[in-house]
Amino acid sequence: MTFSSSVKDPICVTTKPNYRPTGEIHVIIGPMFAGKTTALLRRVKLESNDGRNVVMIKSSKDTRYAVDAVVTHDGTKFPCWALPDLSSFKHRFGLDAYEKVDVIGIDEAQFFDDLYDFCCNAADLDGKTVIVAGLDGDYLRKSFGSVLDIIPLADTVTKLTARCELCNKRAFFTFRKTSETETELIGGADLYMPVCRQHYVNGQSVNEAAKMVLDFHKLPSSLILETTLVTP
Ligand SMILES: Nc1ncnc2c1ncn2[C@@H]1O[C@H](COP(=O)(O)OP(=O)(O)O)[C@@H](O)[C@H]1O
Ligand SMILES: Cc1cn([C@H]2C[C@H](O)[C@@H](COP(=O)(O)O)O2)c(=O)[nH]c1=O
Repeated sequence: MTFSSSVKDPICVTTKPNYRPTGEIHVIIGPMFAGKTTALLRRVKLESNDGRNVVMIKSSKDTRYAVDAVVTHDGTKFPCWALPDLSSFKHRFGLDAYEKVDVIGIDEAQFFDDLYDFCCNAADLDGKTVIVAGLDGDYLRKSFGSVLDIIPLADTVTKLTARCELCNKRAFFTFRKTSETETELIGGADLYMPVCRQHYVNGQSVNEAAKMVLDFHKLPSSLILETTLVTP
């Protein structure tokens, strides 16, 4: 069978390819306080310094430090769009403005349910470079939102680590210091701390034992104390 480029062939005429260059997807994951937002801002600023047109998006669920800026835990800021979802971005931003954008940064990616479709379309069809930062796991070390779903789409994946707040070893996990059990709970060092594997396991088992005792005595689980974690 031969493939002909003859103009008589209606398929060849109607499916003339669009040669817009495809984009890229880079994913930055890790526990809280690992420097994900810092790394995202660094990469977006480098792109901007190279003359590329950049825009930053974060979830409107997390407005801890600012409504209209991505802010790291140590105070570095970058203006952004705070949105409830990604699918509304093109229209809110404006189609003409979107056309001119080269690089899209996304922070707090775990809160966007439509992350996969947005990244796929932006990179594959619209030729954008998408740089995504988010938590791969929640406080129970379960996959958080759609962050892990976009790994097969990614050009690069960077997993960062923090420092364990209890022993200063490398921290891979985020420990929730309170007894709330909902997956999404906005907060910073008031509610969470980065921990190594040993202190994560110690903390979870101390929490579970404390909960059983409190349940037995019909006391509120808010009495579980963070200090129990210090047990070696
Ligand atoms: N336990 C902590 N509490 C507050 N700030 C911290 C803590 N551990 C690290 N930091 C600071 O946070 C910075 C990383 O912030 P950020 O980039 O916002 O992290 P991430 O986005 O991964 O949560 C670190 O460079 C450090 O200065
Ligand atoms: C572990 C965990 C975190 N969250 C929230 C807490 C913060 O608002 C963000 C993470 O912010 P960071 O930039 O990575 O520091 O997510 C949550 O809702 N549920 C969790 O289990």
